Amino acid sequence: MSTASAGSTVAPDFLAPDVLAPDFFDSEQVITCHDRATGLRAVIAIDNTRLGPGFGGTRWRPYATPEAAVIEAQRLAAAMTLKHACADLPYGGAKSVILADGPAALQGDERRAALLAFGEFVARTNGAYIPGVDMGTTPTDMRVIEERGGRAFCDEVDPGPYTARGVYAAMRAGVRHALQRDMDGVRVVVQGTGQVGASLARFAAADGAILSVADIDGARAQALADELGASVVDPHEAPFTDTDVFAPCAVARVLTADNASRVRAQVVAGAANDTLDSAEAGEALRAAGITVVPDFVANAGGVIQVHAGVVGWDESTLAEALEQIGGRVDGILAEAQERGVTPEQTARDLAAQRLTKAAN
Ligand SMILES: NC(=O)c1ccc[n+]([C@@H]2O[C@H](COP(=O)([O-])OP(=O)(O)OC[C@H]3O[C@@H](n4cnc5c(N)ncnc54)[C@H](O)[C@@H]3O)[C@@H](O)[C@H]2O)c1
Repeated sequence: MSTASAGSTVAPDFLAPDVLAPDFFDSEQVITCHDRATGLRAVIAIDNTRLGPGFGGTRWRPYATPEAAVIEAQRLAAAMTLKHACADLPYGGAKSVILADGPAALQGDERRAALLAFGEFVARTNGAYIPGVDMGTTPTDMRVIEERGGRAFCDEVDPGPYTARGVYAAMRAGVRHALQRDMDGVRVVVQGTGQVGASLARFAAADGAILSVADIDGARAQALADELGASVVDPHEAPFTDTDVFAPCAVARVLTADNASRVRAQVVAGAANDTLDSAEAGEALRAAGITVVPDFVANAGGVIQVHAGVVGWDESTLAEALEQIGGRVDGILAEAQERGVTPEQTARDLAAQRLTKAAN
């Protein structure tokens, strides 16, 4: 998440609380936070701490209802558990959301006061929850949160570029698997031209891919298109464009059981968390012969970079770990094909094995 986009309008997404609500008790702990002095309302969801402290970004955006915010926090926290387990990282899964009152992000003293209040709630978890950046928050915000004594990650480096490198390794693996080719001449549609989407588009363009880009911020999409010689497509039609690869890099749950039949891409590989609204969506896409790279495997580059900082890896060790995402995707796609199940199911099974092993 770039600082520049912290103040941008956030689009409505596809959250439908009645359909998507997880069991409230799926998470280890869900904390609703209300600071009366600043009006801050936030949710911290700690999904699973079997592998380590719950780490996951803080998303700051408007929600249609408080319930939608709780559901989003729980779903994204569960995805973090899977992400860390698949990437073999010593963290649990967690996530937090701060409920914005309107589309314009708080700035200046008001923003700082809200973040300090949030930092107090983070500190109260006594290390069980470690925030990081996500849509609507920045490394500067993490440093403010830490002033209340809790720990935060991503307080110096924005993980976005590292996430993009990992997603690109995952995309190449998806294309190898489904199309048996490299990226030269492959048509790619990137939905969301923010921090990750723009870097991803640049990587693909540099390897000869033919790019189309989409963003609800039309000027941002156009600027990237001009830079890359790409075309611009409607942000809401992006998932259904006639293309080889669709890369969701914006909001969650853009692919659903209802709209899966409209997807024309042969490969789906992107950064957005929680891209599929349900297992049924994944099954429908598999039945249609579409290779969907699990988002929580593809977008682990950012958390890998965070871990590299914690344990002191040098740049080449980090670069190798980011490239390994591609190898992991190769293995997951091959196994899924052999078993006749979705790649997401295969990756979930891999995560479950690691979690079970950690418990023994
Ligand atoms: N930044 C990371 O390290 C990281 C790590 C893992 C996952 N992700 C996920 O990747 C996605 C992108 O992250 P980012 O850091 O690039 O965020 P960002 O805020 O920098 O960019 C998101 C972009 O998407 C656009 N957008 C919003 N709604 C849209 C819509 N409906 N259609 C098209 N465009 C839309 C925004 O205008 C913005 O340009 C998010 O879902 C995020 O959770 C990011």
